[in-house]
Amino acid sequence: MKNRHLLKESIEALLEKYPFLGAFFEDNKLEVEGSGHLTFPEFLQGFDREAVEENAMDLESLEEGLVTYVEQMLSFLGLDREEGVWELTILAGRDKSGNPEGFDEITIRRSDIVSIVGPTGSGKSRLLADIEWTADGDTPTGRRILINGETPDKKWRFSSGNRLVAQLSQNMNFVMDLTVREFLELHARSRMVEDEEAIIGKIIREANHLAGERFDPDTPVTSLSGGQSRALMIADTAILSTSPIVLIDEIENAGIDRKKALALLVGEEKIVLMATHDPSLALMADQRIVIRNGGIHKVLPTGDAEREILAELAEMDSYIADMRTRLRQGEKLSKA
Ligand SMILES: Nc1ncnc2c1ncn2[C@@H]1O[C@H](COP(=O)(O)OP(=O)(O)OP(=O)(O)O)[C@@H](O)[C@H]1O
Repeated sequence: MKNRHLLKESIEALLEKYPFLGAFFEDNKLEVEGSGHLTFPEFLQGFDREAVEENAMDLESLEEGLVTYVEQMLSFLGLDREEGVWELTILAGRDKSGNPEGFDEITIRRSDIVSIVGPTGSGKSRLLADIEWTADGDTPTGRRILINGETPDKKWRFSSGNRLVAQLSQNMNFVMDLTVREFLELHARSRMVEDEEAIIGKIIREANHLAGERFDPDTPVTSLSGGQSRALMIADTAILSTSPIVLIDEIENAGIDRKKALALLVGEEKIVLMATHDPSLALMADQRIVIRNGGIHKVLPTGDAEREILAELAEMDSYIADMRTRLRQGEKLSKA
């Protein structure tokens, strides 16, 4: 199922994009009203076992059914032309000592989040660079990158407008003397989007949703705080960039809600890879690539036990964030 990513989107978002899904829910007697915020699998999990048995529901085939339904409808409506990039594959190369890497191939699909962990200097950024360059055995690691299962066209390496990869780096320094609105207008125009106003409004709304302190469209970009400019770049990349792959070299914790940032990118169906030293961020991914001595040592899925730890880490993070705010406001700290 190439459009498996549909199962990670909220029902609300699906209905907005594919209004014809209303008929699918009706035909299957699924009352989705009031459950728009859930993904389809989450919605199905809400049924108790009795109801499932009574109505002879096959939950797994319903999930597949939804994906197939969307695919067939899009094809029927002639809307399935170029779906672009739906998966990225990494083929093994060698580590710094020349030994083969500990895997054969890794495939990452749209709306998947993969984190990259490993000691300093182990080769995390090198892996991101291999992907950006669509390595073809021609980088120090000897890795190869496939797009949709094939060796990609070299045009991706040099095209400036329609890039395969968007990079989000730690330092977003704006040098232009523009307001947020003017900056986004420039970008929207270069992309020739149809409803510029609506898109710009959406980006600012989403960015404010991610940033701790709000800013408005008339704020000069040069006076945005670090957190605000990161939030703006993430929202801009998610909503306006056509790049299907987003590479992140660590999202700093200060001033931005990283969980929401990842949810925004995933909701826009990006393939997200991020190198990180932060345990919370590493565990927010669906799977993580462990790098050792320049090679991919193993690939681990984030299991249920780890998700429980993630919840604990989130509590600790919010404790730290709270202390940070209070320190910033000049308070003297005391234990609760
Ligand atoms: N498989 C490899 N073969 C040869 N050289 C490699 C390999 N992997 C990484 N390197 C080189 O090792 C150096 C360190 O790698 P890199 O900068 O990617 O580390 P990092 O994990 O991102 O470090 P940090 O956590 O400090 O950001 C780079 O010069 C990189 O090109």
